[in-house]
Amino acid sequence: MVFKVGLLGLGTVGTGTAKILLDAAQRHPLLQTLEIHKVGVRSLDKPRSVNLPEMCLTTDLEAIVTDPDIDIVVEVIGGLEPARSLILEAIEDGKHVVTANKAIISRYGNEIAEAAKKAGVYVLYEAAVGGGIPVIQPLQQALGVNRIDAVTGIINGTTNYILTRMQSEGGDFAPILADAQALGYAEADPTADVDGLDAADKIAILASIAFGGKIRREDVFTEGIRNVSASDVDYAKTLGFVIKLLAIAKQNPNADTIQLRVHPTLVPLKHPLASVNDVNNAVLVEGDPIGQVMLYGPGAGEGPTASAIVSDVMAIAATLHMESPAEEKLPNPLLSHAYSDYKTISPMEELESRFYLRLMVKDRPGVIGHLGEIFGRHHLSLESIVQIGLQDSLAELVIVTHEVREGEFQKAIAVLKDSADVDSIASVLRVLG
Ligand SMILES: NC(=O)C1=CN([C@@H]2O[C@H](COP(=O)(O)OP(=O)(O)OC[C@H]3O[C@@H](n4cnc5c(N)ncnc54)[C@H](OP(=O)(O)O)[C@@H]3O)[C@@H](O)[C@H]2O)C=CC1
Ligand SMILES: N[C@@H](CC=O)C(=O)O
Ligand code: NA
Repeated sequence: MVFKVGLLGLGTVGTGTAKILLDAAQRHPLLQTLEIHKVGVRSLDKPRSVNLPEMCLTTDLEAIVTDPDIDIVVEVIGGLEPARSLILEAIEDGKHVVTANKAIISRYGNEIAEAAKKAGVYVLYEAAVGGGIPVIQPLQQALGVNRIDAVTGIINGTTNYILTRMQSEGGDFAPILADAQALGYAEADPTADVDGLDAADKIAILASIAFGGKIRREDVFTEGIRNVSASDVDYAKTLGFVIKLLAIAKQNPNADTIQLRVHPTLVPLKHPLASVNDVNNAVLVEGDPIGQVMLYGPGAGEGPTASAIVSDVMAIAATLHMESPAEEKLPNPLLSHAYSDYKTISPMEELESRFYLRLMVKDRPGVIGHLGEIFGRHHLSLESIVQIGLQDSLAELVIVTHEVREGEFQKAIAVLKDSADVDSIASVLRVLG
């Protein structure tokens, strides 16, 4: 069974989406059931970094959303029109839709949901919030059993990238914004990022799911980062804070109202959101009974956003797969799995890692030299060696090695244990990285 995808847009996100769909090997088997049928663009002459059959490309987007061969339409052209009309036409034509368009979902999400319900199709938008981080689906499903108290997020990659670089380099935001645009993070009009409008779109979407009600987009209090200067970043640092553009949706205690706001905020350095840097996003969900859960990862860019798009396409393919005519009722392929082959696991002794080693050695001349010889014989080079203290007639040594094969390291340890210079090996731990 093959399900056909009509892709509207082949910019940053569209290109990433096409790359995944054209290279299905070693991904979820459902991806092998998906085929790009048509791709809609504005210009046929633009050089593209993905190889598509020439016949695929068209400037006639209407023809894609009404093409009877297409099962799923992916909208990644951005902006309000013609994107909204194309989505509604695709729905009316009985097609499932996947979109990354938070500007549309936050403003017209209810209209679109009603049309989708009427037509019996799905409209999914995981890529619209948090880029590649699964946020929408966890909030709707895995976290849906909780009563949500608050959703606090860093949900604009461009501004987080700008603020992080202002913090580390001490510069102003204009030239850094140009880099964010070149990296494909910013909106077509980056005002949406800098002035907090994009984050406001996203928190409106999250609040609607978390608190189970419609949100009027204009109700989100919105302040961007335009007035955050290099001095503010410096003073905040001196006071033990980092400045982040936070989007907050919060249940007011003992009231049937919520807070909904986006603004630059001084975040204490020890807060989990303080270490979310560069283009990364994070959404901290607080609920009952789960407590705090933080979803973290890349919030923008070609690959991450495409990952979210294709995950939605795959979820739709799973439902199409179950509906497809078959003698037996098919289980949902996303909820069931069975593998025929075992994976081969590398033997531990072949792995390479760094090691931390604490040992008690005799406090006498020449000991370090003897240990060095043993390490050298086993191709084990040391990153650091520190003598921590002296207990009775024993010296405590702490050693961190460079990368070494586990097998060689274990042989060196066996020799060390038998060495007359070594009293005991107090601990051996592996070092990450
Ligand atoms: N970039 C990112 O990291 C993220 C983006 N998003 C959202 O994804 C969407 C797409 O963003 P992005 O890929 O960055 O945008 P780009 O500007 O890179 O790409 C837009 C694509 O749509 C095509 N297009 C635009 N308008 C039309 C039109 N009227 N008719 C035909 N084709 C059109 C363009 O054609 P052509 O190539 O011929 O110019 C281009 O291929 C937006 O809604 C954005 O908010 C969401 C999460 C992250
Ligand atoms: N411009 C947006 C793109 C992803 O949603 C951002 O910077 O986060
Ligand atoms: Na996401």
